Amino acid sequence: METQPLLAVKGLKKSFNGVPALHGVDIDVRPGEVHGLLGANGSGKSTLIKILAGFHDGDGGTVTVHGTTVSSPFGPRGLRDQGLGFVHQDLGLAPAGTVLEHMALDAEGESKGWRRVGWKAERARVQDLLDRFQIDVDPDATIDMLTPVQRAMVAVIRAVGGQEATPHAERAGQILVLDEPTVFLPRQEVGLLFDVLHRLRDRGDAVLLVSHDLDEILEVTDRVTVFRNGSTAGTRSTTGATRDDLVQLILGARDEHVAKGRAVVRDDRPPLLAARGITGTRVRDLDLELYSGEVVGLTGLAGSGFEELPELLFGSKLPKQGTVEHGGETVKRPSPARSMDAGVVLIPSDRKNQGGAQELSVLENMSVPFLAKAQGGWKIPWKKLEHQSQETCDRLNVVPPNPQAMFGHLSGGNQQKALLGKWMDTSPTVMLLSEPTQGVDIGARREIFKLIRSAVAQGMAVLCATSDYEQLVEMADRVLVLDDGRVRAELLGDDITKDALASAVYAEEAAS
Ligand SMILES: Nc1ncnc2c1ncn2[C@@H]1O[C@H](COP(=O)(O)OP(=O)(O)OP(=O)(O)O)[C@@H](O)[C@H]1O
Repeated sequence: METQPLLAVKGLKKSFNGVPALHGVDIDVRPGEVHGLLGANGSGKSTLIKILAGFHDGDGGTVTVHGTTVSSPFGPRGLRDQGLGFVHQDLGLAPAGTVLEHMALDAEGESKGWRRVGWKAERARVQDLLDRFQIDVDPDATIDMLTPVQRAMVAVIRAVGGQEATPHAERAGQILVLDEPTVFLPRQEVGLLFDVLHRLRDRGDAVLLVSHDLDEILEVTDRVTVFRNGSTAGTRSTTGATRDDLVQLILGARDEHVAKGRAVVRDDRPPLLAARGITGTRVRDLDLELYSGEVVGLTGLAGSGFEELPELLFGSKLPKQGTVEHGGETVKRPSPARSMDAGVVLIPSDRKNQGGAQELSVLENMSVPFLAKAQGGWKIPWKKLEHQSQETCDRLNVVPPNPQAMFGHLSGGNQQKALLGKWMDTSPTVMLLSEPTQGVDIGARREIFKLIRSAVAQGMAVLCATSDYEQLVEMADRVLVLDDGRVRAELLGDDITKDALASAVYAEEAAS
């Protein structure tokens, strides 16, 4: 017998300024399942979630929770009072607040007028939640004291605590919606978060999980629904499914692996970028040489220093010791301006705060590196810049391919493609990348890898800091594994496999 879904969405539509984002999507989420939601960048996943959360109103279709159709618009609380809880990618936690304060705010926040928080009862409730989900976190710890995965777990039980305080709490089967919660988590710790999700599933709740990570979807979900261009491409069980099955559903085509090809490394010339004895907060006395024609990967456990090195090399973080060389010349005080003069660019992982200006147009964001050069007298040649930015959008398949669109309205993955395109257009000699494909869909990943490989074939050097082993296997000619701020292992060519990387990273942990 078919179980009644906890959540059933049918024919849901949404347009922005007349442009459809959802053409009428269907999805049903059953009790006792972790249900994945997949789709290329801009396929409409966040739009669906924002409608359920009350951030946008849908334009048509029906949404049924526990068999009852909820009339639209849902209002600012979305479907929270029907038993849905939400964890957004930024988690919505304030660094200085304690775990207890966050949870108390949620439970009391909706009451009208003044209310005294019953701290004793609140503390007992929070401790009970932490215990039930086996989360080892001190309720009095402030958010900034927690590890990234602890923060994610707190955001999850905060939403669960909120659900338990709704009018339908006694009814079995709540629905927790998570929008790409693992993007900023160290790979080796995501299992802890998944354990919490499985505990929810085991008590008969449902979890709707948005992710671009196919391995993660195969590992953690029971069924998956795939959106393609604002429509539902299909729903299937993940038992027995392969990556290729999912890729086929996402792209409507088989996956094409890009052959890496042999690197033609020009080590007969001085390295394009080198570090001598560089020391930062984590990185210690590290030497590195980056030659024309190679992609060098950088990985390690969280805190091993691999995340810090690109910023030290670029000069956005000042090294405590050591020197940086551009083409064999020592740079006295590395700074972003000096780096960019030498053709060294950095693409940070935090695209929201460091990468692009959300309130400006795609064109304005893409034009920043060219303004100084393009300016003829007092006039900015916007027509020329728009033409260039249109070409970049088309080449990288940025959706919508409209340079006038507001950057902040682009989906996360499309923002990342636009930023990469912008810096590639400056023809850099060295690109320092930090988690370059976070939140980027499988099709766009391929496009980005292809672009990077062709730029490297023409003489660029790339340093790619990531905890995504698969990306390193596909892209890197050599990989440095950092431990405690130093290079402890180097893998070359065909020796770069997922297993070899994992054992190099964990071997360091075991040895330390
Ligand atoms: N506030 C908005 N104004 C205009 N267009 C929007 C707005 N929000 C989303 N869109 C558009 O709707 C489409 C769907 O975007 P959405 O964010 O739902 O995609 P997504 O599947 O979540 O993508 P990603 O995987 O990159 O996060 C995109 O073309 C996006 O540009």
